[in-house]
Amino acid sequence: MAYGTLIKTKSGKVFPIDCRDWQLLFESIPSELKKLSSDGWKIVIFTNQKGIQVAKVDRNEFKKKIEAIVAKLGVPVQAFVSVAGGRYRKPCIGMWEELKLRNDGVEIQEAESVFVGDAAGRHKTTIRSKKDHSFADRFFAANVGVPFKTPEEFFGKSKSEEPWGPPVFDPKHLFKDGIQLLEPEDAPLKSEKPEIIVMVGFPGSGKSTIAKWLAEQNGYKIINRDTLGTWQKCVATARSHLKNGDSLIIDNTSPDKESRQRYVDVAKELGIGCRCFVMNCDMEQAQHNIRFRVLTDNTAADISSMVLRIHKGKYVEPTVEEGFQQVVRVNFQPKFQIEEHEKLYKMYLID
Ligand SMILES: Nc1ncnc2c1ncn2[C@@H]1O[C@H](COP(=O)(O)OP(=O)(O)OP(=O)(O)O)[C@@H](O)[C@H]1O
Repeated sequence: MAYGTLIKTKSGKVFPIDCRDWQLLFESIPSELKKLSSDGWKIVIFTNQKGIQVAKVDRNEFKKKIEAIVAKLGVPVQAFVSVAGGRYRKPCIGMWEELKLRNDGVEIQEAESVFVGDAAGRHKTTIRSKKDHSFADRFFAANVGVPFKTPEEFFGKSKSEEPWGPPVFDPKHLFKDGIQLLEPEDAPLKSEKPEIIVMVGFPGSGKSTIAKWLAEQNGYKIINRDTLGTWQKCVATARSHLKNGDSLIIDNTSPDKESRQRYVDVAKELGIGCRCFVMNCDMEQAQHNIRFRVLTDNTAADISSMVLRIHKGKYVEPTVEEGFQQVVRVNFQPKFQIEEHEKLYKMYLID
């Protein structure tokens, strides 16, 4: 059963069977909202409705549903409906930014406002038969900087704070002082002699970012399967760069020994060094990075969590026994050219 914020389904199903399948979550909600409204509060609904974009929910029927709910509440309400993914979908704050633009010039006092939502990451408890399906509402409020309450807390049905969390990934934890880029600390970023660096990490783990640093600062050539198409072309291009005396960075996910061995063998054959750089980035951080990339680069493709799970399933920890001179761990060292991007990266982007 979905718990809902203002309404719940009449059918008892998680998703409503049609746009008439709703009832108030609590009978007291209209009178409580009327009191707030007459005390000068503005009431705004923010709702994620991706079903509209994928045509599971009819846009006009949904509009009628919102109008019927607002009529039942009996107070003026402004509603924002996010119909797709991207920056308007909670926990991203696009809908809040729209509110600020459409608030008749009245400045919003975030800290004095309250955001009430049921996607709150709550635990399964004796009164709650299932845990919440997401944290989207709690994280939206945190991203905006508005205090948060669950409907049960706000409408007085729960006397104490409902247990929730912890978040699967909190980007703020990555922003600590004194984190070394490479482990061991004395591992050089650049080798004095020509070498191959084989990167290993989830899609979105930051491999291309490191590869770009090495290319720009130290002239390393980048080999990337997404650009070249096949591993055979990657190996052939690698050989031709090495013959010119260049160092290389292999910017592929390389989760298994087989994909790494090709480059270890080429290095051996040509008598040069080969190191492995493993991104210190778990699946949740990679998901966050992918969301960040999609939000900041409109040419970037979204990568599904299934692709990430496939990488995880194939992953074999690299070792020096595979033929590497050294296996180096690469830590996330945040670097942003644009202040807005740093602000966005610090927000909760996955729920
Ligand atoms: N050190 C960093 N500081 C700031 N942002 C970063 C950093 N590392 C990665 N990112 C951001 O995370 C996102 C993913 O990084 P990147 O594209 O480098 O990953 P990748 O491992 O090469 O992904 P893929 O395998 O899908 O190509 C990008 O938007 C990038 O800007």
